[in-house]
Amino acid sequence: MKYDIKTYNVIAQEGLDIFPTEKYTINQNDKPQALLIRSQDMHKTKFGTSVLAIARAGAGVNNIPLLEANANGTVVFNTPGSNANAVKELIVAMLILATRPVVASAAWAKKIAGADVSTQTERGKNHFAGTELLGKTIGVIGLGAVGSRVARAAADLGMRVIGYDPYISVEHAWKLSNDIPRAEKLEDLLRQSDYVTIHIPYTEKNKDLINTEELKQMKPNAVLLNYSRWGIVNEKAVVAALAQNEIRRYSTDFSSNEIIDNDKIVITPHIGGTTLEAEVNGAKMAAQTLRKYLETGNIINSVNFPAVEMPFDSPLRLTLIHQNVPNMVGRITTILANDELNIDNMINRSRDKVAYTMIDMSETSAEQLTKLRGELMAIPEVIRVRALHRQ
Ligand SMILES: NC(=O)C1=CN([C@@H]2O[C@H](COP(=O)(O)OP(=O)(O)OC[C@H]3O[C@@H](n4cnc5c(N)ncnc54)[C@H](O)[C@@H]3O)[C@@H](O)[C@H]2O)C=CC1
Ligand SMILES: O=C(O)CCC(=O)C(=O)O
Repeated sequence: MKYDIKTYNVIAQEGLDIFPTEKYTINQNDKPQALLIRSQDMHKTKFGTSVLAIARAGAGVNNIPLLEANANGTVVFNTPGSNANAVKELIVAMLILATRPVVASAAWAKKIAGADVSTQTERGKNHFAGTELLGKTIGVIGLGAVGSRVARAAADLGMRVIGYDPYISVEHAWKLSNDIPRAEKLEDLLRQSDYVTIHIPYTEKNKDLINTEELKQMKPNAVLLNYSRWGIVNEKAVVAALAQNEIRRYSTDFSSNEIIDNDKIVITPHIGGTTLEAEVNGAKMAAQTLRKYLETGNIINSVNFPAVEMPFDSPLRLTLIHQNVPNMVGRITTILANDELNIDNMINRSRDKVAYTMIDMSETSAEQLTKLRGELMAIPEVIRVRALHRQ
């Protein structure tokens, strides 16, 4: 069987090249087995039951309805860290652009011409004095793949860094240098920072994280940067805070009609992860993750299913997606025992309301396999059963 991968958005060719043509087609079938996407809004783009997996080349997955994917037995992946360096470098640029009038002075310099161009530009430069980042305080909200890199880069620029991440993973906590102090409360970070940069996912809980009250806690000269997601900063509140000089500047990757005409707001068109390198990294990681899942059933970097890996040593592997309720393993193995099928190896893992079971066994006839799949699918809590043959 060939798998068809449907792509949305621009996916780097280096990623698509990971799919061998003898096993895969790309955009050839209206019932694809997997989707490879970037920012495509899957809340509005229906995906059918044929879709076993969705890989998001990138970090944020708020564009994918995860509960719907669970109910459909669709495993959703992202590519952690694949574009983190790209975002970090853009943040460094935006910090510098917030302190030095690079754009305005360069535009002015282009207008000065004539025999005394050098004298005139030298004379005018005093209108374009900036400040330095060295010694200033930056608050980094979210210390994951992006935030931890931003914190390190800011420290390297000589800034005093304060981090805030009550949910930090053990992996990121280990990687974070000890000389980056962490605030217990968001308010502590906001009150002390000259620059505040946000690197967290958009979730119901994080919606409007920065609102009127938080903006009032910031310094009047502070710069707020949002390269995470639209909706984490309340736009009405930020426009009001800028008008009342409660903060100095807002720099964001997410445009909207609320903010477009505001001179104190700098908008980029969601380009944080848009570098050649990041696009290749993300597409390759996403393609490798999809191949692993489609061909072996193993799950890594999923955002709605548990991580599950087991060496594929037997000829046949059954994978079952089911609800996370008691005695599922008992009911599944009883069916196999009744069919006189011997299990070589098995694994079961759960995450919230879903669970995943893989069973390795000897090859069996096509008829017996069809019968077995029917029996397993007849368990009401079973959502999807796949049979994979070792290659
Ligand atoms: N502008 C762009 O093109 C890009 C935007 N992003 C956005 O940045 C977000 C972060 O990306 P990564 O660092 O790669 O993700 P990540 O998952 O590695 O890190 C996110 C961190 O935020 C923390 N967090 C969650 N809620 C928090 C809260 N209320 N307060 C403080 N910390 C909180 C988590 O504990 C985690 O450590 C993504 O979810 C995405 O929305 C990511 C890449 C590119
Ligand atoms: O360029 C993209 O695909 C968006 C990157 C992004 O926002 C993310 O990775 O969360």
